[in-house]
Amino acid sequence: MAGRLRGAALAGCLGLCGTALALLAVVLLRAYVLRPAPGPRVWGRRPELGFELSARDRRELKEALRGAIKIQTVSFSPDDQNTTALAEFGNYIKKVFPAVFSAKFIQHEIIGEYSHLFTVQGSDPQLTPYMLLAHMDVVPASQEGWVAPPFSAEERGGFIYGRGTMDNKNSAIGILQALEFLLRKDYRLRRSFYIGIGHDEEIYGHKGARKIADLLEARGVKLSFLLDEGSAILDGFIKGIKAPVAVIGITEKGALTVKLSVEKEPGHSSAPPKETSIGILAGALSRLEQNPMPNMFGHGPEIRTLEHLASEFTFPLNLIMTNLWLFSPIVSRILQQMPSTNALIRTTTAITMFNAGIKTNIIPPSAKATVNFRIHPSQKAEEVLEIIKTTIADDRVKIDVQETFDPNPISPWDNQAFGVQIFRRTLLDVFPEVSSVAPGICIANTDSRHFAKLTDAIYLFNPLIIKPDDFLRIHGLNERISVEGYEKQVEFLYQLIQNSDIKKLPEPHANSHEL
Ligand SMILES: CC/C=C\C/C=C\C/C=C\C/C=C\C/C=C\C/C=C\CCC(=O)O
Ligand SMILES: N[C@@H](Cc1ccccc1)C(=O)O
Ligand SMILES: [Zn+2]
Ligand SMILES: [Zn+2]
Repeated sequence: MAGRLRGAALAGCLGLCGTALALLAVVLLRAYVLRPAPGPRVWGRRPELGFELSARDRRELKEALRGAIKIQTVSFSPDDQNTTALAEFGNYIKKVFPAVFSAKFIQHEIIGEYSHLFTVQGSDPQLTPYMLLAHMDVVPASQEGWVAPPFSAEERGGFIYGRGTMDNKNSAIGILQALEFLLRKDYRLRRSFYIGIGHDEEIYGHKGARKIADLLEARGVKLSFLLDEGSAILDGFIKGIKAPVAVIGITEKGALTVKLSVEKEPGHSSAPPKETSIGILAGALSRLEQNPMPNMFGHGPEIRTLEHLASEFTFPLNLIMTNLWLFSPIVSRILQQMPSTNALIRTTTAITMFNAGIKTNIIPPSAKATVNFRIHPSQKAEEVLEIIKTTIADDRVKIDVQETFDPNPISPWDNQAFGVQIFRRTLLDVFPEVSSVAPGICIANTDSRHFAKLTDAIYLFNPLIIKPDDFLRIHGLNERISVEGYEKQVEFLYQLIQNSDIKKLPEPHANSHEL
């Protein structure tokens, strides 16, 4: 009996070991024999004009950004903006970029009172134009907690501090600066392009970007690609990757902002009801926080990001990333741990506003809160709203949708994707230390979604090296950009404009360089 048992145990063990060995063999085979094909190749041509800055250029470039940071273009709420500052910004760019404003082949239009549209006419009308997008408005900043006041643009230790240094005056001013430099060197543009600078991106962009998009659509414009803010060259976000990697957003999350409110009869606090409006609302909010939206890892482009970066990981993480079919449960658990990576794999829930109460001895007549959800690419707003209702499960809580839209479609990412190849080429020129270029998700929202009818090739990327610490500064305290980082951003844009002037992408076999 015992012998038979032992025999069965042995057989079972052998079976298990066999399965484990087989799995291991598959993992190794996939990792080392069936490695994912290397990324597409890029061509070898260099831009015509190099980016050499004189001491004077350097000073000018820095001061142009600093001056823009000092203009307090704050968007407080959908109907509250600092319009004086928005107008001042318009005058300011006219003053600092004289070549852009005087070139005969550049048309400048003011849209929605404060936004800017530049149409830069290239010499070859056969080439499909592209678009560079940015915004000039910023979110409010507290006066406390900054090492230098948020609109001082003070320079400290090689950094310029201020609201908008990363989000997004660096792009708005950087694009114009790159063009200004090119014009001064008499660079003759071949491919036409548009520059859009929105004035209300932080409050959904209905008056700025939306109107620019409508106008271009009415003119029958189609774009070969559009580049906006939204992702960056990431350094230290992912454990196990040493080198900085360029993650280019190929979609952005959807958004759903809801206002929750509870109304109750006011009265004397000496004889309170069992629950007040505040207690009821707090309970609902707590349920939302305690029950995060489902983990959708594997259902959106986040998996492609990891697969692209697989070879960047150190052993044994490289094995894990090339075999997500097996290891995705572990990886998704790891990604959940950090807020910025958690945001890649699920619809996020952020309670952002809470208002209630009148006086210490009055039962509060109403309590209100705002909850901001960012929707994972695999979900729809409607689906998220249903989950919210079942999680709150309390009819006394009124739910009003303030603003909502579904995630953007996924932009192309292949050898024929013109924009992607231009970004690769330009990254290779300007950031040789960047070892990989991968598609990813923009976890926040941008003005670019308004342009979906003009192109299916929308990319979200800031040519800026960002560390996790920098990410916290965006909408937070001590937002800053290094002077060197900003110079590199302008250099990237300067080369991007030149690289885009290529007629069409070279055939894959004719390439000389690989990234
Ligand atoms: C597997 C990939 C790993 C990690 C990626 C994780 C998180 C991404 C983190 C940071 C993204 C980097 C830069 C963000 C830059 C700007 C903010 C983007 C949009 C802002 C929209 C706005 O508020 O105006
Ligand atoms: N771009 C801003 C403002 C915004 C919020 C939500 C939707 C659209 C725009 C953000 O992502 O926070
Ligand atoms: Zn922004
Ligand atoms: Zn922002």
